Amino acid sequence: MPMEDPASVESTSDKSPRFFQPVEKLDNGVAIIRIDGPEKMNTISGDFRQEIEDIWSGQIAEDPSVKAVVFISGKPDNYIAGADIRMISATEDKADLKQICMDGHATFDILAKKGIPVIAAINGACLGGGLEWALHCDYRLATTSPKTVLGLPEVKLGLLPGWGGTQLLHPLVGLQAALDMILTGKNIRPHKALKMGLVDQLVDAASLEAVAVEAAASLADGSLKSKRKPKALMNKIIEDTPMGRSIMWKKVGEKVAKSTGGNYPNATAIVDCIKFGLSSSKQAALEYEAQRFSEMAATPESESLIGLFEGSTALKKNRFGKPAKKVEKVAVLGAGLMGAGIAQVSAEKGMTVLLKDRDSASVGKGTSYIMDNAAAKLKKRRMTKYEMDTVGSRVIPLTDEGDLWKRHFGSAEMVIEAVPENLDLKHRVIQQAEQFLPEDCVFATNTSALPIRDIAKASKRPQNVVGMHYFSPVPMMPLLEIIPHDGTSDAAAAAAVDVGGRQGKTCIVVKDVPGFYVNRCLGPFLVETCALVEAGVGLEQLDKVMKSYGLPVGPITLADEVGIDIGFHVQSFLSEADMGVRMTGGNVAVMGDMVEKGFLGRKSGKGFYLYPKGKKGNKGGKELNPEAVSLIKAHQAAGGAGASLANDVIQDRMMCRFVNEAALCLQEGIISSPVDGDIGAVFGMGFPPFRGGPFRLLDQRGAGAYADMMNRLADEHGEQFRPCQLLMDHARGDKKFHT
Ligand SMILES: C/C=C/C(=O)SCCNC(=O)CCNC(=O)[C@H](O)C(C)(C)COP(=O)(O)OP(=O)(O)OC[C@H]1O[C@@H](n2cnc3c(N)ncnc32)[C@H](O)[C@@H]1OP(=O)(O)O
Repeated sequence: MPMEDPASVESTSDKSPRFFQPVEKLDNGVAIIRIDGPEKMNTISGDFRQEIEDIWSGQIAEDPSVKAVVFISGKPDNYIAGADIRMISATEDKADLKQICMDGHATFDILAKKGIPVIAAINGACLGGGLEWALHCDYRLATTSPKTVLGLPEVKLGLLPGWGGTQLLHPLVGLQAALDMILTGKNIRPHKALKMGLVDQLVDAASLEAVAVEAAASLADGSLKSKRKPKALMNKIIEDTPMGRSIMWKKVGEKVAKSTGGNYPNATAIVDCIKFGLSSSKQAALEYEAQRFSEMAATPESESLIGLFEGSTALKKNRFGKPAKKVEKVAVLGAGLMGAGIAQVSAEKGMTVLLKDRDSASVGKGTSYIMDNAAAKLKKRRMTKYEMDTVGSRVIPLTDEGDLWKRHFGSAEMVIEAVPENLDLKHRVIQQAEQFLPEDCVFATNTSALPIRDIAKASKRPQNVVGMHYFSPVPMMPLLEIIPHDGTSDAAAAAAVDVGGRQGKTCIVVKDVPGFYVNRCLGPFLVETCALVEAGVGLEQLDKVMKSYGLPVGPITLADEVGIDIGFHVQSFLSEADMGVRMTGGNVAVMGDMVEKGFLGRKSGKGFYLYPKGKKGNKGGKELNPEAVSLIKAHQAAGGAGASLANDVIQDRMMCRFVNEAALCLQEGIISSPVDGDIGAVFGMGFPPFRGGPFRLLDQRGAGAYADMMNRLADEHGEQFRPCQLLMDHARGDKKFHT
């Protein structure tokens, strides 16, 4: 039975054009078809396909005057952003997606049947099914606009390219480059796309249409031929000889196993599709790809990853509304690691930054950090020299010495304070800055522990004070917690969310409670780390078991990376806060002992692991610090049973402490939705993306089964494992958090 494409159900009766502008037929035989869907982004759905099939059969197929067709976008900043992801999520029986993929091929076949050149004239995002659309075309032009990116990001959704991407890309760019593109989902910028043979020609955005029409006419009259890029000799040996190929596949297998830890089945399916296609007919390969696409769409991993895409897209909207004034000039107080990172991401996104610290030496460290990072990007070609110089010129270094900073502060629109975590110091810097700041200047404070309302007490204008909790290292970490205190105005919160978003961060709004959201959930998780270590679980074993669960690093390495002193400070602070029994079960005193000995983690060369100084800075992290091990021994119970605990028990014990705290945060309104909770956990703590976050995990394992597991642990080990009320409420009847 033919299936219905769910996204198209509503509008099938509406026959007026929605996805394409009227066809423009030129005297030279070139027809221009402008893709211009009803939403901001062009995406491909059943309606989209139906409409182009109708246009083609009604206006192109039978018209002998049409000798070539140019597909160009009517949007200013996107070509096609892929298949409509909502269509994929809304398809209840994912097996139906095989037919949706095959329907796409039927459309491509209709377009190919006339046998005339079809050209993709690409400006803006050309991703997923959008790039597959372009791959089905005979010739591709792309603009050099910074908005133009090409890629197959389906892998990030737990999927694979289902409209021929696994079959059509490698003949153009080679097997290795295609595998790299499809397995990473990375965006390819125009110059790289030309170099690798993904596009045939680059053009300035203003000339795209004219050049595409000319190319189309020349392809039609035979004066222009689309040429494949010749393969380098080494690539020929690797990709086209039996021995080279067998080595290549071995390496690919190893790389996939290492990068996915066996947790992303779609990566293996992608390799299968490409391999299958190399020894099958095109039709069989496309069918196989469509089949595997539908299988991957049915996996919980894909559900989780699509949930994260939808969640992070939803969080791009500012819940406090668009700020009345766009912040262009931001003052950053404190040029340490956090302050310099905040200054960097602000300057990179076009803001003028007043970077202030005590003296020239301190502020100089901050500017060097920014310029060193820019130089590293330049080296990796992720930044041009011009962009690097522009970033540098946007950062104005200021010190307490003299009056210069006072004059500059008179025009600041937002301050982001990132001085050390000391309430008196924070009070002093607010009071000092406020003497010179405009009345309406928002004062954001970056803290991971101090209550925002306490910081705001020193302000003359507490309504302007808002928390912005960045994660370290700021340029790398995607999450930002925005924390309004009870008196923060919506205008100040709106400005904070807007600036955070423009700095490239995904912002979640969190209540002003100890630890906010992410650190609050990490508290019980790290206490459980101590509990397991005390019970005799080895440090390396714990790291290994939690990494295999999907965390980017195990909890022991995490503590070393964050800094044992910082971890101890936050843990002690949370232990004294309002979390009661949930911060019990393990003793964090061992961290205190380590701080006393100066074992602060990577930054001091010794933590739980050793980090001997190498030529390129502190390496290591592989060998345990014997002195830390003997300190820990003093805290371990004799004959602890930890060493014999099964991996899944360790994982459940660790993770349920985090998950329960997340549920309690939702129960208490600390976060406002499961989406915020999932995004916060994945982007802030590294909760395994394929598990989708604590709330998706609960939905997938079933709240009932999860609560039972926790209750069993509570009966055995103590009340710290008892599930919170909201989790119990969901357990009754296995109610889902994500509906
Ligand atoms: C067989 C084929 C399978 C596939 O093709 S699977 C899909 C593969 N494609 C992708 O994964 C691309 C997904 N989209 C993006 O990564 C980003 O978007 C862009 C880079 C294209 C643009 O980013 P930005 O400029 O920041 O815009 P924004 O806020 O992310 O998106 C604007 C609106 O466009 C919707 N949207 C974007 N791509 C898709 C899509 N592929 N399917 C459905 N909707 C999409 C968003 O959700 C949002 O919508 P709202 O304005 O309502 O919040």
